[in-house]
Amino acid sequence: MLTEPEIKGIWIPLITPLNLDDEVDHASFERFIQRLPLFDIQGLVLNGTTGESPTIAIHEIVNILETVRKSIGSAPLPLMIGTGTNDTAGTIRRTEQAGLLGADAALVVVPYYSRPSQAGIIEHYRKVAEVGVPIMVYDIPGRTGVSLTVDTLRTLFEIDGIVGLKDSTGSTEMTSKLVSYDAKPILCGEDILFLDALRSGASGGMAASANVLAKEFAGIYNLFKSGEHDAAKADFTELIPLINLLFKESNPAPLKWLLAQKGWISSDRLRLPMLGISEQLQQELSFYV
Ligand SMILES: O=C(O)C1=N[C@H](C(=O)O)C[C@H](O)C1
Repeated sequence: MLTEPEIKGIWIPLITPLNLDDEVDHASFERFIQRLPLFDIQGLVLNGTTGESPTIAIHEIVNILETVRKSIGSAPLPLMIGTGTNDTAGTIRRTEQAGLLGADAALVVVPYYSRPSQAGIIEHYRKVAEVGVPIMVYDIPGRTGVSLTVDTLRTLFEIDGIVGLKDSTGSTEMTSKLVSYDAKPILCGEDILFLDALRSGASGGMAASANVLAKEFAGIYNLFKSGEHDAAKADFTELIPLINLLFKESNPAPLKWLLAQKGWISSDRLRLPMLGISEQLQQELSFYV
């Protein structure tokens, strides 16, 4: 079970490789994970946004977890599974299943689309936390359509079983405000803000770009932690053009295209309604293949 001190460093929200029949490509997945610098990172996330959680069925997660476990071998990596939906009962069921499968934590996105009140969101998390699996709150208003207030997050942090926050709010303002209180650990969930978030008090990052830049993100994190801030800035500045391209169209389409071109996965296939990237972006990204 994940503890708060483990919420730091670099967490990789894994892509889910698919084959041309739109099935999870376990062989490609295994090869991909084996090339990640597993000893430089802190943890892995399955079925996050980058793992295409909206189109991954609950029964597929069982096999995905098996593949990830097999691929990491003896690397001592905590595994977090995305279980959040916009339905409290459904989120509880998925979180229970993640717990039964032995997940160390669940990544639970703010309930999207129905635009619940702050009180409704708090009750949602209170019920999900009762399952007993450590819960990471995932706040990403650009995707969910609802913003959490500082007071809501402070209330959530008081709930037993809520262990931290993934801040994808699009600025470092929320992180800065929360760390001025007695906040739980916060991971930056907005890749381009990674270094600014560390400066604001985040304890690490959950970065889709780390699927292709794991060593670089881990290096920047280590430099920052050891006080070498200018070197961290210089290294991060070099990554900015690629990070911007990886988010120029909806994640994880650009990332999958790049990984497929590099030969790290067999195909850039995504499940509908997601489509592959435009020719224009392919041209821009081809520089990084
Ligand atoms: O899957 C994730 O976790 C992430 N998803 C965000 C998104 O796609 O909006 C980006 C972040 O890098 C991590």
